[in-house]
Amino acid sequence: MEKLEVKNLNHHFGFTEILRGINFRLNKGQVLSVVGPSGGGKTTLLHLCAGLLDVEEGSVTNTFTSSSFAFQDARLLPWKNVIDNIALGLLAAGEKKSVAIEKSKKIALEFGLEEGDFLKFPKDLSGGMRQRVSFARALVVKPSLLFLDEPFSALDIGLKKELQSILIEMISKKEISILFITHDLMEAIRLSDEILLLKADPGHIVKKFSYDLAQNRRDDEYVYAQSAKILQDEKIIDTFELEIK
Ligand SMILES: Nc1ncnc2c1ncn2[C@@H]1O[C@H](COP(=O)(O)OP(=O)(O)OP(=O)(O)O)[C@@H](O)[C@H]1O
Repeated sequence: MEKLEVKNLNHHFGFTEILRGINFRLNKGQVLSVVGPSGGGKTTLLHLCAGLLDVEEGSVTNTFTSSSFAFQDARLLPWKNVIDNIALGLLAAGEKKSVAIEKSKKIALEFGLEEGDFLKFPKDLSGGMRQRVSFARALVVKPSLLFLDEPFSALDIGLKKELQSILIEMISKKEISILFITHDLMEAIRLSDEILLLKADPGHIVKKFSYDLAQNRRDDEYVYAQSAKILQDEKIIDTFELEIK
């Protein structure tokens, strides 16, 4: 069975301890999010899991057959147009150019881009359009594991909902597993099977929250109710320093 398993993971930058004793497992078809305050080490953890940083102590075992990323800042290649940006991963995986272009056009339309946008360069796109391209590029390769770093934080409410709905459909069909980090508890509750709460100095997991209801059955009422509940949790109050002083 495909899995991502993190065991006794520690990380330092220079003499500063960033992460201590991180343990968790993400199984195929699961969505796991890491929430916590700024500077707590979420991005570092995601980068270690994704192989973008070298693991120094402990282990990260990733047996998923394929993975891809979408970041908060879309990170498109400025010298490539929309379709060429989306096609990058497919070409890197050895797909024929004509097939890669066809698949990229198809997914671009699914993600709400229009034919008139296909030849545009990133500098001529709005932030929201760049984010659509970034998502399309991450998903066109049909990854079995998707890493997301605050992917919705720069988006307006409508676009956020639209992209989340696309993900929820994929999650419900068990087409994808996701590890993502966010500041946004409501977003985490809407999408996750499990939320890991990461407290800072050094980053360590203080609590896990599980959500059993299928993602495509979580309406706004469910998300608001669960958010209200989690905001009463002592560990959440302490970790996010929510106490009114
Ligand atoms: N390459 C690096 N070299 C040195 N220190 C780093 C490096 N990357 C991150 N840090 C430090 O590690 C700590 C954790 O950063 P990280 O970006 O992982 O936190 P985060 O929880 O993702 O924060 P945010 O939510 O603000 O993005 C911070 O104090 C940061 O300054």
